[in-house]
Amino acid sequence: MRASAEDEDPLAAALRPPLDESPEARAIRLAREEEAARVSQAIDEAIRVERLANKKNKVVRVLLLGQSESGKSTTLRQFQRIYTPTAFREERIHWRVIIQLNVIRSVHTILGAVTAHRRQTSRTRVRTISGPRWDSRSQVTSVRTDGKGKGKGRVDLESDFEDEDERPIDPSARSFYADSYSEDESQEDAELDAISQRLMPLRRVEAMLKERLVPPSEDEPADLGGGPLGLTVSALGLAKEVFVRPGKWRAGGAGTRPASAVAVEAADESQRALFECRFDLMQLWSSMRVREILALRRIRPEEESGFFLNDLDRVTGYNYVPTDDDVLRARLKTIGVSEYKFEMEAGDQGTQWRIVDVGGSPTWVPFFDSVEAIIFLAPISAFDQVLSEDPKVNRLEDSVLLWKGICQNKLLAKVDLVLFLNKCDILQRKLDSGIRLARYVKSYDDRPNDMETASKYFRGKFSAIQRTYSPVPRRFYGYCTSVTESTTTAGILASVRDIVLRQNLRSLRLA
Ligand SMILES: Nc1nc2c(ncn2[C@@H]2O[C@H](COP(=O)(O)OP(=O)(O)OP(=O)(O)O)[C@@H](O)[C@H]2O)c(=O)[nH]1
Ligand SMILES: [Mg+2]
Repeated sequence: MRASAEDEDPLAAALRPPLDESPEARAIRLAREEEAARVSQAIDEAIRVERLANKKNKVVRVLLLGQSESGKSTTLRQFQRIYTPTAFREERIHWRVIIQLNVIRSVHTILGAVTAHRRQTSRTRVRTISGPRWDSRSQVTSVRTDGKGKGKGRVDLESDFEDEDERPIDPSARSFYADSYSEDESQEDAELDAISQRLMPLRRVEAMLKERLVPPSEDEPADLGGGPLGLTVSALGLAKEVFVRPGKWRAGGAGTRPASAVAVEAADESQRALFECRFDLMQLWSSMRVREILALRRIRPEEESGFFLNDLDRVTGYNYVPTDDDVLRARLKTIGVSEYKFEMEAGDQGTQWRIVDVGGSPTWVPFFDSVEAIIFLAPISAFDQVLSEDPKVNRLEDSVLLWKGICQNKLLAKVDLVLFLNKCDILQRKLDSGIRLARYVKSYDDRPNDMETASKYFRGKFSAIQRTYSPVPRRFYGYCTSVTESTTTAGILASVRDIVLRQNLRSLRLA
């Protein structure tokens, strides 16, 4: 049946061969049609290849999880150092202000301990201490970078110190700290008073940095309600406050952006103040009296995050520019969600990587359905420490519980788990210094108190939890890491990259 004129496809009508077609004309037409079919096939193939490439262009998302201070942001910085080295290097200067605050924080720890110690001993000695007092309650540098308000990030400073007065004195340290107050000690105390007095300008520097880094109107909590993933990541809004969070410094694809002029100015002013105080800072940290008091009170500033007192000569230098290592060692608490996007330069071209650092935030649930892998960081060196947010909870215990929760989460059942047993360098130092693991981890029993046995033990424990609690068997990879160390971490991150790419490929095949 013939279609009516209205129904007929005008193109079909135009393409229909003429009724009086000659054999030559027919041959030419067929040759043309053959060529057209060949071209069409080639186009189809090109589209297929492009589609595949687009699939390959898929975003690969890796989630960093772990308790506060486990090393998530440091791992993120390592990714940046490796995959966007030029930007990382250019941004180092912006870390100076954070390192300055880290130094001042260590000074707080020390002078706070000295003050508290005197207060405690003076109760029995009835002796008045003159000189300025540094409050033992200081603040940890933490930066809010959720980009709320007028598009600015913000610094959130919170108390992070326990009351030094409440610290029990270590009886074993008494042997080298005389019970009676000697002439020498009185002289040393007078010197400490003088140093403390001369360091008072740092208080002003600290106040100034805080004032300039935390606009008064921007201290409300992050709004985690909006955004395509249900989160306000606000990369663009954060770009103005680039000095506080590296992941956002290149936000908006504009490459490296300078820190806000105010922050740079503040950093310069505080660097001058640190430079002027450098001699006193060095004296404070090298004072035997200070070391004795710290030992007596079981305070080890060198094991705290963001410790730079062994590098005072360098970091208080007038023209100090942080090194890669300094940036990795600096402590900057994360609040809110930070996402670092990059494309790998070599090997896997085209894949968009997103490393998501969720800080202490429990808002990572929206990432569940689109995560290729989770890197979980458990700082195993923290076996003898408690959480700063809850001093009743042992840090290691907290990590184990968090790990168990991740393993048994049904939404995460198919996600590959990569475990970083982190801060192995600190664990090594602790074990070498004679701290016995079995004293804190009863099940460790009488195993040798060495690194090899300890790391094997922890690996076994975490691996067993994974096997027991995972809803379905899954791939699990465990590494002993010290993410502040660049060389070893580069190798480990290369392995993680391969794991993630393999997983990505598998999911593409299944798609
Ligand atoms: N020595 C040593 N220090 C580490 C290691 N990993 C991290 N750190 C330091 O520990 C501190 C805390 O690390 P972050 O990366 O800020 O921890 P986080 O998990 O991001 O913490 P939040 O932002 O509070 O969630 C930083 O000063 C790091 O330099 C490690 O393996 N060894
Ligand atoms: Mg962090």
